[in-house]
Amino acid sequence: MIHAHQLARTFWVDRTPVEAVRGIDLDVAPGEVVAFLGPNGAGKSTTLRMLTTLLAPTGGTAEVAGRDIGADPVAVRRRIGHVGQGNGSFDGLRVHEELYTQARFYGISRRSARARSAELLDQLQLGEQANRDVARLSGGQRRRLDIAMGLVHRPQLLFLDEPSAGLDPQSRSNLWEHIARMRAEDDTTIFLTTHYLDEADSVAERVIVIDDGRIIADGPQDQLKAKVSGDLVTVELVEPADASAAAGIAARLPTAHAVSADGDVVGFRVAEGDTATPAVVRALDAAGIRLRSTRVQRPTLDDVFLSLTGRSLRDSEN
Ligand SMILES: Nc1ncnc2c1ncn2[C@@H]1O[C@H](COP(=O)(O)OP(=O)(O)OP(=O)(O)O)[C@@H](O)[C@H]1O
Repeated sequence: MIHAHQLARTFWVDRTPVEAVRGIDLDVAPGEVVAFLGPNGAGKSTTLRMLTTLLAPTGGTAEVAGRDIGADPVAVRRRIGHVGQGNGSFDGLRVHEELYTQARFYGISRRSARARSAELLDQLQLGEQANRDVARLSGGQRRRLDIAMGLVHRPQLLFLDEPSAGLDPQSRSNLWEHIARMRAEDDTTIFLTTHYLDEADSVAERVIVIDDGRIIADGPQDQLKAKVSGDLVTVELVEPADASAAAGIAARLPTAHAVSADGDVVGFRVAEGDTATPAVVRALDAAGIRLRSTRVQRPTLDDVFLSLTGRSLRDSEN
């Protein structure tokens, strides 16, 4: 559905090149839900703008929904839906009029446009708001309308740029329920960006991480977590004085890394925390080191990012 080869974009600012995207390769299969993640300024929007034909690349090629973005941008646009960060709306229109106008804009007949609008209003639970002025919608309702606008022409591929930005947790979770349902029904391919890593983790089947214009990780999140980061095991000791000896024992476990000792707590990362923990408990016991508790935490996407770059994706957002 998306095939990009060495896609690149350089901006020139005061005669200085800004390499926003530095030759990325991307392959997204039909029906996949992919979260595209990275810190501020990593190149996410620039990539999205190129793939949706809003911005010309300065290098490389891409085929999106079966058409070349450079040679056939109009065909690409007809086949994709794009929900940007702040979608414009036609002032003074009611909700159903806005959807109908969008459908007509795509060349859909009057009758089909009416039917499609009604169907989407129903699917996105906006039926009660159909006659409301768009300006009077809540944030969550507005975002659902944006999604409906992106889906009006039944695109095979939907680009969602920060779909849940600015929404409260309840509206966010509603929004994702809607997206999941629509996806299950229509098998739409979804390529989304989000700053909420927990959201990316639960919604997507695969994550692609971009940093400084380059793709630094790409795969199903479980695979990335196991490969890149590993489980975090923390062991609480009875005697803080044993911490450095305990850390030394932990460091000898196969695959153990990122070993730390802080007061009476020793932490380390390991490929399989559940099997490593009994081994470390036995070894500590044999060394006469007494424990208070052990804990295994699965890695988060942020841990993956931290392992890859040495920075937290969360920190970079602040
Ligand atoms: N029109 C432009 N002119 C000059 N530089 C630009 C332009 N657009 C983007 N850039 C630069 O390109 C880099 C990538 O920006 P981009 O907006 O793609 O990042 P992003 O990952 O989407 O960030 P954010 O999460 O903040 O939206 C940044 O250094 C940005 O300053």
